[in-house]
Amino acid sequence: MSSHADRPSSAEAVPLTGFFGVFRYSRRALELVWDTSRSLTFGLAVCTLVAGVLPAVAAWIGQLIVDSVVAAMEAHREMGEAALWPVLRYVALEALVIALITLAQRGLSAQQSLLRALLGQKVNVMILEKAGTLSLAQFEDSELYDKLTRARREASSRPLALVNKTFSLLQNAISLVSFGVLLVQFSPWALMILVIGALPVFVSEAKFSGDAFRLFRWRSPQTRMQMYLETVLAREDSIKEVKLFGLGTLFLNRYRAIFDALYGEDRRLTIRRDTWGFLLGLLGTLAFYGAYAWVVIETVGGNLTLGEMTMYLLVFKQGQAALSASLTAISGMYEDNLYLSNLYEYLEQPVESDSGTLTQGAIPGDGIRFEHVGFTYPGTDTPVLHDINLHLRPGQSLALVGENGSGKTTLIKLLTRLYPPPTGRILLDGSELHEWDIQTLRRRIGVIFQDFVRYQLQAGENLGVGDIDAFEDEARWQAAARSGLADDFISSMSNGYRTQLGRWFKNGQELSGGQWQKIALSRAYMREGADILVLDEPTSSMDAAAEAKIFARFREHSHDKMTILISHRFSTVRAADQILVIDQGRIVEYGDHDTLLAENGRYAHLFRLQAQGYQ
Ligand SMILES: Nc1ncnc2c1ncn2[C@@H]1O[C@H](COP(=O)(O)OP(=O)(O)OP(=O)(O)O)[C@@H](O)[C@H]1O
Repeated sequence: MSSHADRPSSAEAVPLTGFFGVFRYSRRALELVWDTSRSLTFGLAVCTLVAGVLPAVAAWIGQLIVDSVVAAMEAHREMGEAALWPVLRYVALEALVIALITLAQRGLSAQQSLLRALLGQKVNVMILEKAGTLSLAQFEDSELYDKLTRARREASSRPLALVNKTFSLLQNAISLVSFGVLLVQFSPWALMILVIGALPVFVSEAKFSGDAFRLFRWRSPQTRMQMYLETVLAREDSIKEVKLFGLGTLFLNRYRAIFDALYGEDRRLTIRRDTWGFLLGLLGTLAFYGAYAWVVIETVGGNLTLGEMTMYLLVFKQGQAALSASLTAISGMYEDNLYLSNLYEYLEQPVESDSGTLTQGAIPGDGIRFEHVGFTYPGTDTPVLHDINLHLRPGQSLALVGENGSGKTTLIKLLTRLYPPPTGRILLDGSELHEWDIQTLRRRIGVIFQDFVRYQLQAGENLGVGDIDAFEDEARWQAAARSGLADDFISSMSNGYRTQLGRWFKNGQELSGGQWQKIALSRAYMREGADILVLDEPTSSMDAAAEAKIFARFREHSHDKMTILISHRFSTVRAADQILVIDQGRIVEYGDHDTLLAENGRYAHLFRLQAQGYQ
């Protein structure tokens, strides 16, 4: 649970103060909608205007109807007959106006639903395109990741909801102004009373909306934890452990506790908000009915016609309705604002530009060099690599050995430029990594990480992702699968390379851990152009026979390449040209197998320990 220290000071975190804060993102939402479809936005605006102005026009025609009826009745009394057309034309006109209002409302809802689909797609694409430009460090930043997930979840509904509410507010404001125009003819004072009466409830609604906005933002970590618990409790990949360890009740209780805490705050805010809303709203209603009584008195006194009274009656009733619709719009807007603030913070996240242009190094054939490389993960204080120096030439193999958490994978992440340049220098063919054109660099590296991805795609496509130029190339799939020892089991599946893998989709075939690893290994072999092969524990789930075969293949395949291998199995490590023993981010031993054994240090100790285990 978050402490008070996490609570952002309202001024700096959310400059959403005062009445206009509610409109903070309306302009941006409108721009977004405008960019999505100009014609639909324009149509929306026209319909809003029409639906806003016409009710006042209808009220005014109502007055004309009543007055002309009264006049016609008098004429009828005096002359025994009266022309009907002067009255009926107003009735026809009002029917027309009402038809137009209905048309405008239909137009609004039709255009809104079209825009919703277009906008959802547009925002989702924007979010995903941005995701492609983020660095790994940014993905690992929990706040940013949270923004990304929240942005995606409500991409299709929020921006349009905000625009709709802004428009609805506008429409009601137009109605209110046009009612005001009618009312001011009765008395400017009456209008003033109404405005003053309605103001407090608007201000309080805006204030509480702002409070709710801040509350929602501040407690985002708890909401995130709640979502995480939902995922753990209801996803196939975690349900095994949840069941076997009996975690269901524990997690569900935590889930409930978070809800209870959040609900308490919600409840306090809702009660305060609605109590004030009611009391101040009462003030507005009193003002309305005060003015209404005044109109009645004036009519009885003969200062207003019956038609005028009817019109004012309608104006008061509809004015009241427009007012409460505006309040509803305002109070719903804070959530939409919350969403959009999140979306824009995510979209405006600065990204590092990949400015490198080299497609060839200064010393071609020099290989990989690490010079005094140190590294600390962003957002942490403890360095995980210190003063790493190494040189790997084409045709050589390097094995990294070390305890869990010693920094082996981190070293690979630096080599593949997943993190920005650390202290020291990493060079490929004599040029620093950041000088290289990123595409060229990535094409030269074939890597499988421990946590490789199990794509819920066809078996062949799972290999094809290793080289997008050959994504659909069946012959290449097969060649890669043969090198990675995946060919046999893929061919034996019902649809061969076209078999859907994983359990997410219909007829998906789940694989064993070792089979998945063979798929990942074959994926690395897809990258034919790569001359740097990096395998991070590629065989940890494989049986001993498969492992031996894999490495025999690997040696055949890699004679002119640079290969880097991370493994806890010394049987595979011992064949490497160079072995690097890392301990707590430092290189403690460096040499080939025989040299290191002769040194009788940590490597020799670990090697013997494992050898004993196998006896
Ligand atoms: N994304 C990250 N952010 C912060 N710290 C990290 C991150 N990834 C790893 N670390 C820390 O960096 C250290 C080195 O991790 P690394 O994954 O490089 O170890 P490793 O040697 O590959 O371990 P293993 O043998 O278990 O795979 C560990 O202490 C780990 O806690």
